[in-house]
Amino acid sequence: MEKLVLLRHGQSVWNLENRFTGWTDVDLSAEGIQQAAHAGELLKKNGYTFDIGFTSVLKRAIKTMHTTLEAMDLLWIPVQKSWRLNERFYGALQGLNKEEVAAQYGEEQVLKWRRSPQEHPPAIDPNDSRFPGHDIRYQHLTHRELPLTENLSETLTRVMPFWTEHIMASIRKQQKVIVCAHGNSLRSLVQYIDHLSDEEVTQLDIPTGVPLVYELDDNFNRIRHYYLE
Ligand SMILES: O=C(O)[C@H](O)COP(=O)(O)O
Repeated sequence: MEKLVLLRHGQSVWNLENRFTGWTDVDLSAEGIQQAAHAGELLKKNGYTFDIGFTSVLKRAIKTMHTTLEAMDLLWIPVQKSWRLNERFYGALQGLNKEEVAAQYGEEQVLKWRRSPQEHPPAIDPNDSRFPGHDIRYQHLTHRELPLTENLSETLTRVMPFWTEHIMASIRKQQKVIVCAHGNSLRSLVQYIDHLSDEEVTQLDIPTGVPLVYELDDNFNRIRHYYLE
């Protein structure tokens, strides 16, 4: 039996301001830093240790990983960053206030954009300054890999190669793994590991800064999962 720990980053400043974030590189709030440190203390208290960490290229996840590992005195372990673990790309919604968007388009539409695996948020134009093609950190991505919008299924499609080639590969080598990522990149992964239907994943919400432990069998089937609280 192998254990895998998934951790959504701590509260960000845009979580606090209730704004659609996606690939926008916003920082952690003071509470977010505390959540990350608390996650590390909890993991340590419960006897967890890690050989390797995986995170996104967004500072709220990178800093959560760092703060969590610091609390565990594990800052020395290798941490690999990948754009594939980034938050779902929220298209033209990025930067907008969730309540204001609900007032304009209705609660039901906003709920679909936020939770339905098939619904696309409105796309951005490649000339928009929010298009990742303008950001040096994504310069190695192909035209097809650079999103204009993304639904949850597409998020899963880009997370999957990283899951197979890096996360699963490390677990196979008996390494203890922590993945620090985002609400929706983790929802897509949980949908895959738990074989959730689109209906079931619509109900799924992952809290910030709370370690989610997966116990997996040799075929990466879930034995059980639980939050450490
Ligand atoms: O990108 C965001 O806005 C958040 O990280 C997750 O947002 P959601 O709860 O609207 O999916």
